[in-house]
Amino acid sequence: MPLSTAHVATDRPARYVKQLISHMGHKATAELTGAGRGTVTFRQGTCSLTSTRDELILIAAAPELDSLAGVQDVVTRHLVRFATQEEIHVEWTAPTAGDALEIVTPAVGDYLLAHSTPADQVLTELAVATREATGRSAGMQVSPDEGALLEMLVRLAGARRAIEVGVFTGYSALCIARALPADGSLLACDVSTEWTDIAQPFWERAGVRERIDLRIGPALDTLRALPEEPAFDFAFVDADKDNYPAYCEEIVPRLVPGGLLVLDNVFLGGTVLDPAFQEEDQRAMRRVNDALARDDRLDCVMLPVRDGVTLARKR
Ligand SMILES: C[S@@+](CC[C@H](N)C(=O)[O-])C[C@H]1O[C@@H](n2cnc3c(N)ncnc32)[C@H](O)[C@@H]1O
Repeated sequence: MPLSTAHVATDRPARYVKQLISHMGHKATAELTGAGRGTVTFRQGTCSLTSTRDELILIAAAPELDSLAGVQDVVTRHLVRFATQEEIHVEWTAPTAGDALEIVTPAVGDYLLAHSTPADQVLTELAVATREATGRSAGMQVSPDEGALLEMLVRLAGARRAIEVGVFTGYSALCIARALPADGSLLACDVSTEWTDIAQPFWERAGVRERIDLRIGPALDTLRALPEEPAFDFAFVDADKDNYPAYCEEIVPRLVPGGLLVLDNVFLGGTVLDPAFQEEDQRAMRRVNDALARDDRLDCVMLPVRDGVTLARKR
């Protein structure tokens, strides 16, 4: 489904969101989805509206290029009409396919890999063993640059107790565990022994086996069985996407103030931006992305790293 965005510089972004939602509610389905955010669903497509400090961000989507142009036109005309006190310019990007979002071009991806600390021997061999043992599923593994980012975040946070939801063959767990102090611990949750068995010899070789407490079973059960008190400094969520909202609900109260929650795949290949995708995974990811951004227990930043990474720090 084609998508197009417009970043409109303005002093009144939140006010325009309210005006557009209230006015368009007469002819379309229009709702406020949070502070300074809303969505309008027309017959020919949708437009999501987000206000930042000095911008109104519009994302239009429609099944065809013609209908996309119709959505852009109606939103632009109304916005310009509401802007009686300032001159605003609405410039839409060329349409792109929402389900094939390429955030980083391959050349840039190669360049940034070449200029980040490379994966060491153990991680490299773990990646090879994962490809050999799991075939196409190996794509679930975090990339070397994301692994290096996790390791750096754990060190920067000075984390001692960490949780991981979604271990697979243990690459990200290894990155997290080795950034913990010698007496630190990583509670690692997964449902599969077939995949986590591959991890064990590599954790052993990296000298972090003792720090990792692997729990096999649905991660929600494992999390809910933990005392509901702030005890963890770091959490990484990279498992079944439909459970992301529930994972965050369980993890946030268990983070200490200053603790960091990291979520992987928050773009779901670009499909979260495209209202044509309405599977449970996409709906859950949109819910969690919206909820974290307006959760007043957290400071939140979404990064265009690989498939999208959100960092949420507990206040
Ligand atoms: C994307 S992979 C994790 C990749 C891993 N972080 C890495 O870097 O290699 C997702 C993992 O989540 C696990 N998983 C799926 N549903 C789960 C659930 N309900 N509870 C716990 N783990 C689950 C899968 O078995 C799989 O190993």
